[in-house]
Amino acid sequence: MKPVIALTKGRLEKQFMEFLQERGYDVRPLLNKGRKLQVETDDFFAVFAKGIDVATYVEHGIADIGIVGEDILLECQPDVFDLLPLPFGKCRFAIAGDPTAVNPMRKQRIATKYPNITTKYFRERGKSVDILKLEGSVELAPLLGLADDIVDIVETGSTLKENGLVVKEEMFTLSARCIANRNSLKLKKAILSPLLDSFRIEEAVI
Ligand SMILES: Nc1ncnc2c1ncn2[C@@H]1O[C@H](COP(=O)(O)OP(=O)(O)OP(=O)(O)O)[C@@H](O)[C@H]1O
Ligand SMILES: O=P(O)(O)OC[C@H]1O[C@H](OP(=O)(O)OP(=O)(O)O)[C@H](O)[C@@H]1O
Repeated sequence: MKPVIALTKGRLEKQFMEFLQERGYDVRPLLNKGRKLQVETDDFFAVFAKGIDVATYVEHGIADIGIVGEDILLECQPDVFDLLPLPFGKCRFAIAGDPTAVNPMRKQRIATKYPNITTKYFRERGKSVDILKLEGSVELAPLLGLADDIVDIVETGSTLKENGLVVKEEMFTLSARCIANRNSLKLKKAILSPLLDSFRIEEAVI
């Protein structure tokens, strides 16, 4: 029996392939998958899904382990075992906005794809803000006057720069994480251990 790994499509996909290759896995079936969403390799079955769905497949035990951004775990709090950080998908959360904007006389409006992370962050600092949930292109919100500032992921800073926005406050850093189904960890230890051992990184990864 082979373990089932749920992989986040998109950004993390390529970086995870490189990570596997560095560890000696034959990733050709994954690289040649075309539009297929399920692929078998010599070592595991892989399924490809959006980050939040990766967490759902792992939570329900359809996948034994998952590769997902820490942002998904923090925002959605799935009932999974958060096993270990991975040395890719590194970025940070920040509050950003228009450097020339003056402080509003009303409550600050924050646009974000991450309302739970944002609520928690401001609540812990005793600050009351209005949060507007967007699904993407969050940088537009302060440019068009929908919000004063945004809470979003920043990696290179290019998106902010090209839209005339700046980081106003660094929040915290994040990376991709390896998650596991709680039962799989107990019941399928023998088949999961070799894979998980090979994912462990001796040196500090973040
Ligand atoms: N600019 C970035 N740099 C590095 N990692 C990022 C960046 N943006 C997102 N990530 C990480 O990669 C994961 C997948 O991001 P990706 O943009 O591929 O999917 P998404 O955020 O679900 O967007 P989409 O809806 O376009 O699929 C995120 O959950 C996050 O952990
Ligand atoms: O600092 P950078 O390297 O520019 O990366 C940051 C951008 O990447 C992500 O957006 P994504 O490309 O996932 O698009 P989205 O706005 O549709 O979420 C994030 O939401 C920022 O917009």
